[in-house]
Amino acid sequence: MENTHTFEAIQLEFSQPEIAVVSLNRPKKHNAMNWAMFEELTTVFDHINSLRDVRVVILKGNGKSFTSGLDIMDANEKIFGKVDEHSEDVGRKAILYHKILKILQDSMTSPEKCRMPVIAAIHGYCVGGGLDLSSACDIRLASKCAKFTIKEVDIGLAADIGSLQRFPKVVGNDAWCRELAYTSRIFGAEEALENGLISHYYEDKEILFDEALRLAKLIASKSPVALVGYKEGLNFSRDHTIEDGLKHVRTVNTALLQSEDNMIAAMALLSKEVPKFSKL
Ligand SMILES: CC/C=C\C=C\CC(=O)SCCNC(=O)CCNC(=O)[C@H](O)C(C)(C)COP(=O)(O)OP(=O)(O)OC[C@H]1O[C@@H](n2cnc3c(N)ncnc32)[C@H](O)[C@@H]1OP(=O)(O)O
Repeated sequence: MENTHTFEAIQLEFSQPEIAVVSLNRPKKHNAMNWAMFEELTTVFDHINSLRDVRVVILKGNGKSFTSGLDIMDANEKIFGKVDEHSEDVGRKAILYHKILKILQDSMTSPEKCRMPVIAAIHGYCVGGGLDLSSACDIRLASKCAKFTIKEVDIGLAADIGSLQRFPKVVGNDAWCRELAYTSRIFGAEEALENGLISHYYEDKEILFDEALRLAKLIASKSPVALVGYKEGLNFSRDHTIEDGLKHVRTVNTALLQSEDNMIAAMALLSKEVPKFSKL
């Protein structure tokens, strides 16, 4: 792929200017999330948000897995160890934990904050933080071999970087979520599909990545103004009443309905031609 940028734990490529591909890139560790990965996810998504060409993002893992979640060794040193050394005082330690958790939460929120749709392509393990991260994406696709688990209970903590907030809303099956959270039971692609976590699964990782790209190309052919409007509206409506959602879209669309994209899309539809939209 053209234009590859390799950071410490993340790779950013462009399959075409409209499609950014973000890869978690610590394959020897199943892409365990170290401090660098958390920071780079925020930076990379901020960067993507500033690019006028990009209309869709694919988020995937290099190697055998999407991600095995929090890098336990790295966290012992850079999170838990750092807080321990910070002060003897509980209050001061708590304030530092608060700051660190905000950084980690912001990192997991970055696909949701991205103005363009983000497709998570999940293969192999998707553990703990992997569910936080993928739940913040717009669409989740998986390979048949994908193995998911809300793992935090096994490292003695209650999930705190998004699983409890987004995952239940994504799947809308409270009892299933609670069972998974309390037990850390591993579940596969079929169960993920049955419960609405993913929209499709594919035979293997290669087909998964091909299909994610095919879907990304289809989305990238649409009006970027409409895509931004959709994502904004869907995210807002998820967290508000229907009445508030309708009010919000009325306000947003007083502006977006004046976009040239409306006419370009409508004319192309009528003339059966491919619409050409300008960058944002
Ligand atoms: C403040 C809190 C903030 C955030 C909280 C986030 C919550 C979480 O994400 S909780 C989940 C934490 N993750 C785990 O518990 C997963 C631990 N790993 C495993 O269970 C296994 O590695 C596996 C993912 C099931 C894969 O098993 P296998 O196929 O047998 O590979 P391994 O030989 O175990 O792994 C290869 C290599 O990678 C290292 N590794 C994998 N995952 C992690 C990880 N999460 N943290 C640290 N290291 C990891 C593993 O130790 C191996 O290392 P070697 O040096 O090659 O031995």
